Amino acid sequence: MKTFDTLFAELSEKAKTRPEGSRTIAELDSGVHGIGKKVVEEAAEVWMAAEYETNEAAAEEISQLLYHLQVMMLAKGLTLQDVYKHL
Ligand SMILES: N=c1c2ncn([C@@H]3O[C@H](COP(=O)(O)OP(=O)(O)OP(=O)(O)O)[C@@H](O)[C@H]3O)c2ncn1[C@@H]1O[C@H](COP(=O)(O)O)[C@@H](O)[C@H]1O
Repeated sequence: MKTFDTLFAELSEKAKTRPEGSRTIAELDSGVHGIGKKVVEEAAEVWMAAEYETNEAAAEEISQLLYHLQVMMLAKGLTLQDVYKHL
């Protein structure tokens, strides 16, 4: 099963190799402004799913929020260690 760290490694590799058809590359190319909008949108979807939907739906939205946070990290050149040191 994929983890936060293995997904980050996968996305870091994509950012370097820029494969054709990657949604991650399209999102990275939208810049911090575009990625920020996705982060806020997914955060709202997490809230709504947690309030009104099943735990499974909430878990799926949470996974999408984590994904978009990782794309933001890549856009800013942040590493996992940069974030983990604040935990
Ligand atoms: N984990 C994810 C992931 N989570 C969320 N998303 C993106 O986030 C979007 C959010 O889903 P929504 O249901 O909110 O979709 P939406 O609002 O209709 O999205 P838009 O079409 O408007 O962007 C999805 O459409 C995906 O584009 C993800 N995109 C990719 N991954 C993983 O990232 C890796 C690299 O993916 P590629 O870059 O596409 O190769 C792979 O392992 C993927 O599984």
